[in-house]
Amino acid sequence: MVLVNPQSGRGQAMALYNGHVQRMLTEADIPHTLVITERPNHARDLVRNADLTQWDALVILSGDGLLFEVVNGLMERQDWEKAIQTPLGILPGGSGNALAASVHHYTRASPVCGEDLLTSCGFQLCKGQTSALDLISIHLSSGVRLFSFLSLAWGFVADVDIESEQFRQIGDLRFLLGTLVRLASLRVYQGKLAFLPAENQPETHSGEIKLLDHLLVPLDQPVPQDWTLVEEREFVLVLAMFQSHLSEDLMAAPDARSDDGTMHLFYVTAGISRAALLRLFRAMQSGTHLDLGCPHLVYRRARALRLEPLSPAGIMTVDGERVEYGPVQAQVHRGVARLISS
Ligand SMILES: Nc1ncnc2c1ncn2[C@@H]1O[C@H](COP(=O)(O)OP(=O)(O)OP(=O)(O)O)[C@@H](O)[C@H]1O
Repeated sequence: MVLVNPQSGRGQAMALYNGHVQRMLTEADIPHTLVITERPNHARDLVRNADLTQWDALVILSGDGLLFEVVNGLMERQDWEKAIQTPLGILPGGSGNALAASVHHYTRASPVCGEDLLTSCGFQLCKGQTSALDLISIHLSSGVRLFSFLSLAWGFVADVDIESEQFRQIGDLRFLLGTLVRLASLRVYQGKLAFLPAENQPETHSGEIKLLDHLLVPLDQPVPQDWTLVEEREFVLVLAMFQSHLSEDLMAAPDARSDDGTMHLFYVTAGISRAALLRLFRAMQSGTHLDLGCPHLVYRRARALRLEPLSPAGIMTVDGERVEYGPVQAQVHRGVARLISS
C-alpha cells in the first residue's frame, strides 16, 4: 500500500508519484494500491483497522509526519505486536524528509537531495530488503503514550520546525528562513533534563514483546539513581535524535543507525552567541558540528530521558509533529519495527 499525502511539502507528492514512483514500481513488477490521504489522521485510522495480511509493506510518500501517523496507528491495534512487524517504506515527498535522508545515509552512498533522494529510496524500496527499526516510547504528562522513530525536540529546533510551517510554499528553504527568524530573536528555555547514559545500560531489553518501559518511573517520582541529572537549567535547545538526519540537509547524528538502540541526545546551553549557533547549524549540514568543539554543545548517548520544561509555554515536537507541552519522558525499544532499507 502506497500512502500519499497530497498536501505534504510544496504539495508535489502526487506529481512525484505520477512521475517517478509509479514507473519504478511498475518496472520492478511490484503491484500496489495507491491511497491518497484526505485529512490529518486518515492514514492513522486506516492502518488501525486495515486487514494487514493483504499488504507486504506500507509505503509512505510524504514527509515524516505521515509515517508517524502510520506507526502510531499500528501501535493502537489490538494485534500491534504482529502489526508493527509490517515492513515500512519511506519515499521523500515532504519538506524535511529526515527518515528518507537517513535511509540513504545508511547505504554509505554520498549525500543526495531532491529527486536523487527519491530515486535512491525508490531503488531501496524495489530491492525490498528490511532492517530493524527502533521505536521510542514517549510519555506525555497527560498520560498519553506515543511511539517515535525520529526525534524529540524542545527549544530552538522545535520552534523552527513549527513556526516555519507558514513558509511551506518554499519547500525545505523554510527551515533556513525559520532558523534566521529564530536566530534574530534567540530565546533561552528553562527546564530540567535527565537521562540514562547508554554506558550504564549496555543491553536494551524491550521487556519481552510487551514494550514495557522498565527504565522509566512515573513522572511525579525522581529519576532512578543511575541516571545523569544535567546541572544546567537554561537551554537553547534539547534534541534527541533516533536517526541520523534531522532533515534532508541536516545530519544531526551521523553515527546513528536505525536499530542502534540508542537516543543521540544533544543539548545547547544558554550563553551561546548567535554566530556560534549559526556555525553549529552550518556544520550540521555535513555532520561536523561536534568537531567545532563548541563548549555550549553537549552530546550524549542515552537509553532513556526525562525533560521537564519550566518555561510556562512553548513548543515540543515528536518526529517533527507538535505534541502537548509539558514534562515528557522516553525510552528506546531496540529494533521492534521493520524499515525497508538496505
Ligand atoms: N490530505 C491531507 N490534508 C492535510 N493534512 C494532511 C493530509 N494527510 C496528512 N496530513 C497531515 O499533514 C501533516 C504533515 O505531513 P507530512 O509530515 O507527511 O508532510 P510535511 O510536513 O510536508 O513533511 P515534513 O515533515 O518532511 O516537513 C501530518 O501531520 C499529517 O497528519
